[in-house]
Amino acid sequence: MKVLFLNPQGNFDKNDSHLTEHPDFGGQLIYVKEVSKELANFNVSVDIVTRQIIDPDWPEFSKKLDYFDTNKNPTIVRIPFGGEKFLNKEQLWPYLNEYVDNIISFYKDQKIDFITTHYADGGYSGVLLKSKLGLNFSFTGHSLGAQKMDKLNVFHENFEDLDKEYHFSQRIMAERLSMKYASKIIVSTSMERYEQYSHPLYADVSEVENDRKYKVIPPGVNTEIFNDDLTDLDQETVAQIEKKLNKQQKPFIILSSRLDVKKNHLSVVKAYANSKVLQDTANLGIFLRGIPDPFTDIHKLSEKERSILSPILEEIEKADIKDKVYFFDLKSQKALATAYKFFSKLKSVFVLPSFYEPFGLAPIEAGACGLAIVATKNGGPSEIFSDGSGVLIDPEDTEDILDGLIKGLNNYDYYSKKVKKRVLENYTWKSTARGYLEVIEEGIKLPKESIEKVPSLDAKEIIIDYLRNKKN
Ligand SMILES: O=c1ccn([C@@H]2O[C@H](COP(=O)(O)OP(=O)(O)O[C@H]3O[C@H](CO)[C@@H](O)[C@H](O)[C@H]3O)[C@@H](O)[C@H]2O)c(=O)[nH]1
Ligand SMILES: O=P(O)(O)OC[C@H]1O[C@](O)(CO)[C@@H](O)[C@@H]1O
Repeated sequence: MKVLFLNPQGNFDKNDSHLTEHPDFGGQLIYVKEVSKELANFNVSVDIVTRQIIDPDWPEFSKKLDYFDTNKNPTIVRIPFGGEKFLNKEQLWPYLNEYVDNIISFYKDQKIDFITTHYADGGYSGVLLKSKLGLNFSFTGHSLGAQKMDKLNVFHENFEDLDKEYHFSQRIMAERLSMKYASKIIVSTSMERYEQYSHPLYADVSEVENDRKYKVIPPGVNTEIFNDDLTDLDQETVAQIEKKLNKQQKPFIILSSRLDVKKNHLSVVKAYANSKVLQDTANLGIFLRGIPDPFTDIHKLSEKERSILSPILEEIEKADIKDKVYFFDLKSQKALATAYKFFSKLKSVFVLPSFYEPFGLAPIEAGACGLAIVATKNGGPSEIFSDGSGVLIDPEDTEDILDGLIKGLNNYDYYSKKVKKRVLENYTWKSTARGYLEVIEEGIKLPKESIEKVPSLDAKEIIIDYLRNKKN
């Protein structure tokens, strides 16, 4: 059985190169890699179909065929489209027709049984393939544009400007078409289905009440990497941390996300900077892959990443807490897990203060390593920690963030034990792959259906109408 995973953005290689160093390299890539690898263990032939990049700044992604390991299944298939240079995900929209045409020619002599699609750009590519070949596909959103747009405070007055940067009109139309034409919509939690897909910008196409349309498949944690085995540590990382800490034994508050507005790092830095109690109780640890010393490296960053990092650095300098805030550059998930375990020995807390988090792989990974978890109540964490195994906070309320962090630190043993049990019982990539296998086996049996004409990628009218009503 041949199954394609369409993931035009970001890219894949055996070293997870650039992971979290760029906004397009995050949890979705881990998710697609781990599910594909587990599906391959069920003897499914999986191709992750992404983009060929021939660019000296991105040397890892030029080979047309690549692999994670010697099993050579999954195969990473890199299709040329949109020229050779690296492009941010927001710049890919005009080239997805070329992506799909080149997929069709690449697979002309191969039988494709089913297609899974990821994020709006993958979903739209699935719609185009269905219109040309009649193939059924599943859609996994990973993150939907409407929630991101709402949290960025987009109004109809500033929509045109923000649309130039975020391309919401193309992204939201792509999401709408993906929901309409997918044979299955895969969500990570049931709240994602009922809360995210029932958004006014999707409600007329997402059929939220149709049980046949949706399947809840929780993501997993790679427990070979993320576990509480304190003998399985990356020694280079331990040395890096010990050198910086210089025998410090205080607990830590850990922030580790991509530098993205929605991750809302600043809210925690502000809460910490304004609380003597927190500063006396714990240090603050910020993990920024590829940025060893932010105060000196900031000028090397993109304008968008600089705009996120500089207010954080200003807050630290203004509060004169440079001696309490530590930055770590962790080059792999193995190094990340070692850091989590090191700080769990100091009875530390992991915090995810996102304005909106569709699911959140980072908190369940950190929980598997024994950290107590404090996470946004907006999105997936509200379901993941609905059993009380983590502390849920309002990411826009500094007092609530402060109380949540104190609660996590003061009850470390209780939360650390409870979250490990919660994660290991509910979140494994093997069970995620089993869920995908059920979707694939059901999808293969469905009749082929063609789509007459795929509408153009433009939801501007619908969005401006929504924004006007939202304001009234
Ligand atoms: O220093 C770091 C920090 C993070 N990570 C990894 O980066 C990933 C982050 O994933 P996640 O916490 O899920 O956040 P996003 O990158 O924003 O992922 C998007 O896609 C995910 C998969 O669908 C969803 O869980 C998220 O909600 C969605 O925003 C994790 O696997 C981490 O292990 C690193 O490797 N190094
Ligand atoms: O922040 P956005 O634009 O909603 O997208 C989430 C991004 O995070 C990722 O995990 C990066 O891999 C992808 O889902 C996506 O590029």
